[in-house]
Amino acid sequence: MEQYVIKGGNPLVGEVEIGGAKNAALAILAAAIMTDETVCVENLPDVRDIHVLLEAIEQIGARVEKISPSVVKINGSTIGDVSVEYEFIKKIRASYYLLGALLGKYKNAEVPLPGGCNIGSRPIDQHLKGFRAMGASVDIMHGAIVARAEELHGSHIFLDMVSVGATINIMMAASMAVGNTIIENAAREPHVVDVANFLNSMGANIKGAGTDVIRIKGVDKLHSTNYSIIPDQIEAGTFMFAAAATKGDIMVKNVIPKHLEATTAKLVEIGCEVEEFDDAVRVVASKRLRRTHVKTLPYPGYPTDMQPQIAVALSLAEGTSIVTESIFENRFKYADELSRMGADVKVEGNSAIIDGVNKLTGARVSAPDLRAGAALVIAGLAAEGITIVDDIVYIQRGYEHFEEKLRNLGAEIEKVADEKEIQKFKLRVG
Ligand SMILES: CC(=O)N[C@H]1[C@@H](OP(=O)(O)OP(=O)(O)OC[C@H]2O[C@@H](n3ccc(=O)[nH]c3=O)[C@H](O)[C@@H]2O)O[C@H](CO)[C@@H](O)[C@@H]1O
Ligand SMILES: C=C(OP(=O)(O)O)C(=O)O
Repeated sequence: MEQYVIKGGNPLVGEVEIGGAKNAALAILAAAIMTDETVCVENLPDVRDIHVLLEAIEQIGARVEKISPSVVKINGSTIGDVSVEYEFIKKIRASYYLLGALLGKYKNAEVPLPGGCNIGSRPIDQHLKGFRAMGASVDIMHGAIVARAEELHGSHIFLDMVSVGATINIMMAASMAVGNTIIENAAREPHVVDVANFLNSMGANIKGAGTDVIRIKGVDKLHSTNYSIIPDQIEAGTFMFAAAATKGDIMVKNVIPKHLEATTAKLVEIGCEVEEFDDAVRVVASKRLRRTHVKTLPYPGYPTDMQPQIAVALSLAEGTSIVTESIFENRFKYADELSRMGADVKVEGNSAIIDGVNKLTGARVSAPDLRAGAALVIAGLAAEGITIVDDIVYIQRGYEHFEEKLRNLGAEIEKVADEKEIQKFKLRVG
């Protein structure tokens, strides 16, 4: 099992180039099979979740041609099987997008219940409610969702809660339904807009993405496209908080600053300087961070996927901060790990109460999920001494070349495979 070993204490300084948005890319790759023509997707992040989804797409018979680590061509004309194997699906959450894509195109799909990070119970009732409203029969059989329809027809769907996954899945199926669909209380995340733009570039007719009412006019056929995915606002935000926690100065390049506004606002509140450019943001942290409160919310609120990262910065801030998680019920699993590094974090219900300490000290910790894992790496970079982060397979789900990008900013971090390599690292860094 691979681990990260980190010698903390260096302010991170320099430039980092952000990759494509994982959570947009996963939906877009699934949607790419909805035409029989060849689709070219660019600016893909080189991360494990993408590799797993591409394997699943190949397994159902589509042709996948990797042009480079960030560019792929997909042709869905050879799909012979609408049932996806559990082997691929258990590893990722976004496998559920194959349901909307296959149901939209073939009116027939069989996809095992999804995996992904264990950050809450994560039901998908709203996805299924949407498919049923469009005329599909949906059953759970032997651990898989089986959805079939004679014909999918447009419908007026009210989501009970703001769900990124349900909004995108319904949007995909409705793109090839007969008639008009309206999704009310839709998610407004940038990746919802990106998927709508992608589908529209294939000939779909979707209006209103980015607002809470999305209108979709079904079309008979979708066609080929060439599409470049938006930058990953969560990867960008993670580096922004790495600058804050290590008292660094990082130019985060290839971003859409508008997508980062909630993160930027919090960084300014806690005492960082943030300078915005057309496609970059610079974060400078020169003094002790200040306390704040933060509550996760659907976009444009503060993202739940950035919650552990701000908590690490606040664990080093002056005063008491409260971090409230309102989307997922199990997203504080990093708290005990962070406490092992000297942080003062108490979890009460859906809030973490953080009393800032003067310093963190390196320890052996374990990544409980993707974003919490990245946050523990930031903690290690800010801490005095050596930190070992176990279970980095979670981090590899969503951060491309994480250790290389951090090393370019002056971090002392290495990916190691065993104790011998940890000892070697310790000898080298002294
Ligand atoms: C692959 C992907 O893109 N994952 C992201 C996606 O997850 P995901 O699409 O799973 O998250 P949702 O936006 O759907 O979930 C929001 C809330 O709604 C609840 N809910 C959702 C659907 C449903 O049918 N029933 C239901 O009760 C969830 O349990 C959660 O409490 O959006 C989350 C919220 O921004 C992010 O943290 C994840 O990184
Ligand atoms: C929770 C995440 O991913 P997933 O929904 O795929 O588990 C994430 O990207 O932070």
